[in-house]
Amino acid sequence: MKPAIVMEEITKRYGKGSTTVDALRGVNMAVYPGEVIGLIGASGSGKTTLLQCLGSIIDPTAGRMELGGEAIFDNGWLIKDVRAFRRDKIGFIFQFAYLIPFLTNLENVMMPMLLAGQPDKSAHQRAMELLTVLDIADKAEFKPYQLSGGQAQRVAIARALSNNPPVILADEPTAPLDSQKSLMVVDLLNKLANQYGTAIIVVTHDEVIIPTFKRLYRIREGVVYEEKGEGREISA
Ligand SMILES: Nc1ncnc2c1ncn2[C@@H]1O[C@H](COP(=O)(O)OP(=O)(O)OP(=O)(O)O)[C@@H](O)[C@H]1O
Repeated sequence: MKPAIVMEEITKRYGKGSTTVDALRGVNMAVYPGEVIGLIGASGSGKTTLLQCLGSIIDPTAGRMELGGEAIFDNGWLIKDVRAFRRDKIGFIFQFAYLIPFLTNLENVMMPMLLAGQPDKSAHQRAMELLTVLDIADKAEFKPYQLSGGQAQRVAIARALSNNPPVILADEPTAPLDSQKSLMVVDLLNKLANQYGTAIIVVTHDEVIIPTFKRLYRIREGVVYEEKGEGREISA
């Protein structure tokens, strides 16, 4: 099976001269379809920079990346329309749900599909399917402010999955949730990765969920180490 995410010798340098920061120093990683991996690291170690490079939000300085089986970066972007690529191929989940307050939960989930040009009827059908899988379909016609934090995060997860992206990038998705809800969110991510073959990277500090990852990467001063792998422990 081909990996859904490949990073080869990715570097990111911010600034010039005396203010230069080498935030990523030759990152290598591979994540396969259906895998949910954890990415941990101290403050300032480069986690956000890594997610932003992978999410085509910022430009890596050098290296090579593949996403969904497609080479997207090789010392420069290979894709023409980075925004459309990001919208169609990558789902983002953040610490807070960031749902659009004046839309219903259903409309929030439909929005990325409508932006991608999907007809209203099929977008509606897919949104309801996802809300059902996430056990939140009964809140479809409610507005985001009528949800608890955990429920809002489930709607945000449905929205991230709406265009069936090969990759989901989650930045501290359980930070505001209690232990039980955090574990539920990770369970759901695993279930969805399995069901849809999505590759999911979860950046986290959450001690409750860290032991649940089968594979765990640690980033330290811009270098990524596999800390926990397929039945083997690799010390960083
Ligand atoms: N726009 C920027 N310009 C200059 N330096 C930056 C910029 N963004 C991040 N950095 C630097 O790059 C390094 C990595 O930052 P990054 O935000 O990726 O870390 P992080 O692991 O996400 O940290 P945290 O857990 O605190 O969010 C840090 O030294 C940071 O100061």
